[in-house]
Amino acid sequence: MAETDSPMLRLASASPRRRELLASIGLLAEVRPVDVDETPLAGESAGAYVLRLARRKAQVGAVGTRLPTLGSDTAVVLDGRILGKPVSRGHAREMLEALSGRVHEVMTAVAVSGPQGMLDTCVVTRVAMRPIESHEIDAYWATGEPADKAGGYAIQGRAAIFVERLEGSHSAVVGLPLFETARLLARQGVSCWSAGAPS
Ligand SMILES: Cc1cn([C@H]2C[C@H](O)[C@@H](COP(=O)(O)OP(=O)(O)OP(=O)(O)O)O2)c(=O)[nH]c1=O
Repeated sequence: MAETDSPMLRLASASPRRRELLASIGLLAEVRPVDVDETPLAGESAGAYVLRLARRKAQVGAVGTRLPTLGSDTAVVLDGRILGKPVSRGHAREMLEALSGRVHEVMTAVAVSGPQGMLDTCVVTRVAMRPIESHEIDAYWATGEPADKAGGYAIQGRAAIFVERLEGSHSAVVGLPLFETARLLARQGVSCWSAGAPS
């Protein structure tokens, strides 16, 4: 196998968006999803929650490899409340009705375990949505997009037409803040400019 085909990091995530975002900045990842308990702790803030999960995913995912390992977690937060992923059509409707015409926050934490230990960061993005019509919520559900997405929407898909303004990181809303991720990875010896594995 050519050196350029060697993974540069391990990605402890089942999210195809995260793998694609890393690939978009030249980072080839070995994908190893992990299963961690995503129940929030009593009284835990949304920021503390996503950071804890990102660290946990990186820690569990790093077992058995010398590659730096990245874990991440994204939460959609409205009035301090985490919305999670919709479990049904009705749940997705409730979420989009709540987000309609409002500003909410998307919190994405990234943690990278590697030679420098565990490094992490949390990026908060403010997203303003225009009012969403009831028939649009039905039509949107029918696209299949909301099902596996925090908050029941995908900004990289059809929900882009609901997003009036965004302050922060677009890539963080999709699943990985690329600016901050590249910085964390560089500190762990993974460069976006080197085609092969880190030395
Ligand atoms: C708000 C929003 C979320 N999402 C996605 C990003 C994440 O994949 C998902 C949030 O769930 P996460 O629990 O962060 O990630 P995941 O379950 O998909 O993958 P893993 O835990 O294995 O890393 O929602 C979008 O794709 N677009 C959006 O606009």
